[in-house]
Amino acid sequence: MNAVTPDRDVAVQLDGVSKRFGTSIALDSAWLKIDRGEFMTLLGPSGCGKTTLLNLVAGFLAPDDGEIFIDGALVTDVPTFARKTGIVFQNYALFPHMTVANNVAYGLKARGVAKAEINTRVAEILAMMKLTGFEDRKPRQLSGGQQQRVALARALVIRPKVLLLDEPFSALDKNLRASMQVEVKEIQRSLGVTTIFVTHDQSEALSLSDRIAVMSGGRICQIDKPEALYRRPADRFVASFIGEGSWLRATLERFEGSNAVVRIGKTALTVPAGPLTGIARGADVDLFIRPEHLHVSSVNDATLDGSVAASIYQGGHVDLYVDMPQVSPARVLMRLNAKDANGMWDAGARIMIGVSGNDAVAFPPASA
Ligand SMILES: Nc1ncnc2c1ncn2[C@@H]1O[C@H](COP(=O)(O)OP(=O)(O)OP(=O)(O)O)[C@@H](O)[C@H]1O
Repeated sequence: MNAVTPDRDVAVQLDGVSKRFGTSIALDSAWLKIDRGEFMTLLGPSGCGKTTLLNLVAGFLAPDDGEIFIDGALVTDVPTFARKTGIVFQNYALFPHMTVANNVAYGLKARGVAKAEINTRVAEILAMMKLTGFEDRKPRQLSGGQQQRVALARALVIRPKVLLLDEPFSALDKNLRASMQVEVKEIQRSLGVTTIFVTHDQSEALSLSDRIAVMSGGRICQIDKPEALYRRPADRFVASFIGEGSWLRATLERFEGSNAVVRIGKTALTVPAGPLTGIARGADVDLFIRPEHLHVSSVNDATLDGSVAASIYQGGHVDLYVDMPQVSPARVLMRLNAKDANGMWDAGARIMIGVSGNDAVAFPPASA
């Protein structure tokens, strides 16, 4: 479907964009709008189509269907260099024979910018990236983090309308990765540059993004703010892919406006009705509960009881895997503050569990 309806208020717009390789569909009718200055992450498992979507925005690939707009202008047939996108690849892709300064200046030279202006802009961006003094080095004379900064400087120096980041932290060790994440986020915010970030790492996505598009099998499953994705996943895939949780069988009691009331043991919970559309009252549903929404309860108000299968100390918290013979599937994960757990819940201990508030979500059973 080709809908030529640019929204002039958004930085990037995909209208029904699809991409096939032979008979396999890498991207299946993607609809996406990214606001100016927004940090949008494409998150999903390997092969779900993240890089394909990024390459379509960059112009490295042409869509089979649909249209792409940048800043309200149709760019579907515009070549890469004229789209004003800056891209940072997983392996940085720096020119090995060029100095840092020449790597960064490359995009400006290619666009015919005057020499004096090139010098000023390169110096400015290198200062921002804390690379002043490294101008004459070659990439091989830099650490991984410094190479990463050069790649970012090269992408930003052209003042792109959209910054495209394809797993830019994956080659860095854990500590450097964390500090680069903070730096990139700060720079992105201070420049206000619209950013599309590709990752399969959900914690990276949750911590950096304004919004996240979760992808699976070439489809965008849900686009939302990190907290909304975590609290209100729209389908079973998003629920399982983001964070952790347990699936428990419950019963649908009734609908109340946009909510549904479901019962598990003695506890009635109000959950979003959306995923349960078409399910009959009294039917089984699958309840998805985050580990922190289960708590130790007393016999009187317990929803579930079980025995601790494993207790795993994690520093600030303790993860308890609890077996429950009366529900199916029979094992849940609960997370207790380490000082609350206080060594009380060794394997084999009997434990009564309550479900907190209305933080669960319910879906039709997997077989429905
Ligand atoms: N040039 C190509 N030719 C044929 N198939 C391709 C090509 N590029 C991608 N694909 C296929 O399209 C699908 C989506 O690939 P894509 O690289 O977009 O996934 P991804 O989510 O970025 O994965 P990863 O996280 O592993 O990079 C995959 O099944 C992949 O094998």
